[in-house]
Amino acid sequence: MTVTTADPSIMAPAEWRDFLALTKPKVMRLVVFTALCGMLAAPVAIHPVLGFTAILCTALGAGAAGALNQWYEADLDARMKRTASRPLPAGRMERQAALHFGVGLGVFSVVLMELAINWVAAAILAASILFYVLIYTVWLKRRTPQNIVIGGAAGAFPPLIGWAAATGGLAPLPIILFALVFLWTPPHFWALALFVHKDYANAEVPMLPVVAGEAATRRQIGIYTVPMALAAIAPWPLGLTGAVYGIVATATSLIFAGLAARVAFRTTGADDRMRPEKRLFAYSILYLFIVFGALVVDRWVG
Ligand code: HEM
Ligand SMILES: CC(C)=CCC/C(C)=C/CC/C(C)=C/COP(=O)(O)OP(=O)(O)O
Repeated sequence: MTVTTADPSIMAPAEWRDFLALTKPKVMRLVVFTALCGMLAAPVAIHPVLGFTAILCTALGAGAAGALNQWYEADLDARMKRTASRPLPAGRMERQAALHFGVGLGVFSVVLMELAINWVAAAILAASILFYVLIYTVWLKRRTPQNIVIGGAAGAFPPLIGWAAATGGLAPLPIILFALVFLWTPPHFWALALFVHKDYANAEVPMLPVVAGEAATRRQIGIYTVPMALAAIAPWPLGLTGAVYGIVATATSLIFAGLAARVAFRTTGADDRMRPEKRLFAYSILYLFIVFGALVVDRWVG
């Protein structure tokens, strides 16, 4: 792997901001939120101090995964406009520092989860870190356009982590939440990939729009949205949640389906500003916040 960063011998020490950037804090907010909601939706109330510790471990583990991802793909990040100013490609940090930070944080988060919470939550946390780093980043990302479909499972584990932290086990509801995030990831990512595909093409990453083209990507967004919406709504008819969740999940999923249909059934010209794609991407994030938030509200009012 060729990495273009500044000469480490003339590099100023990385600041805390650079270490924070390694953890991908913006993306990880939603990851941590889904873990928190998985925990609060569980039928067993966890002691607040333990609950806080479990969420902290999840955040640290997710941050570690982000750092190891950036350690491994510094060369790729250097070739994309969106990622070129990250600490490693911009030459503000030595690669070894990122590796030590990522491994240290990852081990610490899993060990603390095992000691303070339980082994089930610790094992799922370890699996999500390893899945994101080894299966997605190292193995699949540069090899197949199905990278995010399979690799996306890593981001679907956090609701299971939250639930397992509270209960010590798993149940049908967190497994449906896993399916929801798993099926949500392709429309979330491919909406963005449609309007940044040049970046991925330049970096030679085989994302779907680069390999299969725009039309196929639009079709796949439409296809994944249907089971995603069904997974979001399913807990209500299955009697796993109440009507508050059911109504919110149905309404927000219908909006998602409407925005996805607009993207799926559209063709674009060279000077297209990709507004529907940008709208779907932005809404995908809001959607998951609302659906998971509704789960907790439903539990409280129910
Ligand atoms: C393999 C799966 C995924 C891929 C490839 C992916 C990719 C991306 C990319 C490229 C961005 C653009 C923002 C950036 O510059 O970092 C982004 C944004 C975002 N993603 Fe994902 N994502 C995935 C899964 C997830 C998951 C599972 C979650 C949370 C449950 C998530 C939450 C977010 C959020 C909250 C943002 C907006 C960040 C901001 O405010 O700038 N993503 N995603
Ligand atoms: C608890 C735990 C370990 C959670 C992990 C959560 C997880 C896997 C989130 C995936 C979200 C993410 C940062 C995708 C970016 O893909 P990318 O790396 O291809 O994006 P980039 O081009 O911005 O680097």
